[in-house]
Amino acid sequence: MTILLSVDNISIAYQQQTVVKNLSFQLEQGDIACLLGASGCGKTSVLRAIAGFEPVSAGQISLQQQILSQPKQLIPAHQRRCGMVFQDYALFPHLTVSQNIALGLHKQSAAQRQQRVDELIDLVKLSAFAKQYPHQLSGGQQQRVALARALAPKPLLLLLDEPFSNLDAELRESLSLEVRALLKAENTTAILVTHDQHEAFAMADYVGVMYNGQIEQWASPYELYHQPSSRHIAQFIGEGVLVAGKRCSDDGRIALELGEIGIDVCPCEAGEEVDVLIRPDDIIHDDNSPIQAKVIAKAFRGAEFLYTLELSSGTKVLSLVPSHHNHQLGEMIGIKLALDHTVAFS
Ligand SMILES: Nc1ncnc2c1ncn2[C@@H]1O[C@H](COP(=O)(O)OP(=O)(O)OP(=O)(O)O)[C@@H](O)[C@H]1O
Repeated sequence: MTILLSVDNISIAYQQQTVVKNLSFQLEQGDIACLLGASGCGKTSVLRAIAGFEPVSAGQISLQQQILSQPKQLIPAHQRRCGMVFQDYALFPHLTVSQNIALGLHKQSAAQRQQRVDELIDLVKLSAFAKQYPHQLSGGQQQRVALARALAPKPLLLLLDEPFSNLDAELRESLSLEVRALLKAENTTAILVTHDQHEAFAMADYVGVMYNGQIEQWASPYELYHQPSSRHIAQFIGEGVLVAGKRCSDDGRIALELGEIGIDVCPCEAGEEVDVLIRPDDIIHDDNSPIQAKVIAKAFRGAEFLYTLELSSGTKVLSLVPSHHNHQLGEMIGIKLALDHTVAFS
């Protein structure tokens, strides 16, 4: 596969203050990537630089081997063949759904335009709303129109800036899955910017976790969750706690209060201390286990309870337990480790 988008060592600065530093990543045709990070880490600045709204102070951005941005050179946004979907949908209130979608198709004949509009309206499942105005649609429907409008001219790259942040959590997750399916159906390459991990995990093939203007880890959602490359990512992605352990003699095992575990690559020598990442799905409830823990908090999640458990040393861990096991606060329950991957930090 050939690289479609190449972002090479870019820096972005506002009034001499560098907010993105030496950031790089590449996308192949059809990849969906997400820049994920806390507010202010620089993700929107990267997206705006790719769209052509912000210059770069170092490095370069190329699309299909054409340089779009480098210091003192900026191909204007409208010449980049990048579609953009914004947080606030940005639909024209006086135009119908069809007219909004047709906006970017002015260079085509009326018949071609109509065919593409019909195709997209169908794809986003809004055929029944073609003649409605944006104010007559729900937030989720409006965002689907915005997406259809951005996809209509077949952009080389689609940029989505927190597209679901005005929607409620449930709709956000279902719409992110829906949008992923739509992008895959059109084989569109896309970059999503969000601070919501559920959204990132539901939509993206690759996630770049940004911190302080840099990408700390670029990986699939599965790898990020199971093989975070730093303590910061381990704590930022998903739930879990770092539990203190000690490397046993030289057999590569680590002793924890919860029992001994194996590890492939250990960041420390025999006898040294390490912190091991324990996710809520790594601890299972087992009445016959000699390891007992006290329930100190519980959160009902429908199918499961997320229990906060205190071990005899006072260390707190989390455990996801099917919700028909309804334990009371203060109750002692048996638990055991069921670790698939061991992630440890020295
Ligand atoms: N136009 C601007 N002028 C000056 N500083 C800016 C400008 N735009 C962004 N910044 C600063 O750059 C840094 C990164 O901002 P950016 O919007 O890229 O972050 P973000 O990760 O997208 O945050 P959020 O999720 O809050 O939108 C922030 O410190 C911000 O204050």
